Amino acid sequence: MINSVEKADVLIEALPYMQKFAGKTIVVKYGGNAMVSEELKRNVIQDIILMKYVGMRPVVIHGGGPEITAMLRQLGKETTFTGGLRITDPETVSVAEMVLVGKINTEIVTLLNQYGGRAVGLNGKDADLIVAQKHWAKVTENGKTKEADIGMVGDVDRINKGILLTLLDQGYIPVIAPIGVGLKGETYNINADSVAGEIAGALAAEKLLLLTDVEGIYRDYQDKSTFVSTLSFGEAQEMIQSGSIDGGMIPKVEACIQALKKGAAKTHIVDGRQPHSLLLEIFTNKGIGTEVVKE
Ligand SMILES: Nc1ncnc2c1ncn2[C@@H]1O[C@H](COP(=O)(O)OP(=O)(O)O)[C@@H](O)[C@H]1O
Ligand SMILES: CC(=O)N[C@@H](CCC(=O)OP(=O)(O)O)C(=O)O
Repeated sequence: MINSVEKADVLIEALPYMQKFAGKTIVVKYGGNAMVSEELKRNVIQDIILMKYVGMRPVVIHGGGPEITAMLRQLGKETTFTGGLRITDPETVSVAEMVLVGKINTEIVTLLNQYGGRAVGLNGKDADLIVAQKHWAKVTENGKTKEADIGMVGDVDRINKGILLTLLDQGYIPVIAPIGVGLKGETYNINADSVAGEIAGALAAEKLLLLTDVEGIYRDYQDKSTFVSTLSFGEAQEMIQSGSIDGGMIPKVEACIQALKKGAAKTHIVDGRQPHSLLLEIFTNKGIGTEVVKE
């Protein structure tokens, strides 16, 4: 048990970070496995509310890959990923929209509001927030790389940040589902990490925090002693090419790179299985997870 002096020390350790981040935009990507446990979900919600009450401007982007997969399975449909992205036929995009917008977004909004936030749910169609275009996947066969059609998967073309700034200025917490809209009104399924990266860049966020189900990045995913606390663009790109960063970690690292290129100040990949990992990253001297940096 920690005594009262130690408790006060913990608060005092947080003071410089509260001062540093007051008024700053913090983009949190919440998804995957940190979303599956009810207790972890409550922890994440409390952390976001605390950030808000000490004066930060949190923006939440959520995923929900495991829930989309579960719903597709209930409907008797198997699903496949390539390079961390779900191959998305027309039926899959409707299920993704239904689960992300209709279920997960409203759940997160309700929870945040129960804990005292003023959260507003959005998806890319609201005020044309996320304008998208078709994504062409790159696949390598026999040493040759070619483009592959993976259906209604989108790349972010443009973020119309006006609606976010309006909400943030009025004290609301925007909660965004990663569904994009095409120029002809078509629906795109976009990886939530990519959306978070683009939004963090567009808002010139102070931090992008991507929650995941590992401690951070490993040089060799099989060997936990190879944990990397800071990773540069160059190293990240090499590791993607060599295959040592693989699967769902690829869009996360690419999201960090994109956010930094477009104007975000700092990007971190953080373990969402650890209770209150968001607070530990923001408010303590040590920080946790892997930071992706330009140099
Ligand atoms: N070099 C690496 N370091 C850490 N994790 C990696 C690495 N390469 C691939 N991964 C995988 O990426 C996964 C995280 O991506 P994903 O499952 O999409 O996360 P989430 O569901 O939390 O959004 C990890 O569980 C791990 O299996
Ligand atoms: C194109 C693509 O892969 N879209 C994702 C969108 C949800 C997501 O990214 O959820 P997580 O963050 O929980 O993985 C999907 O269909 O699963």
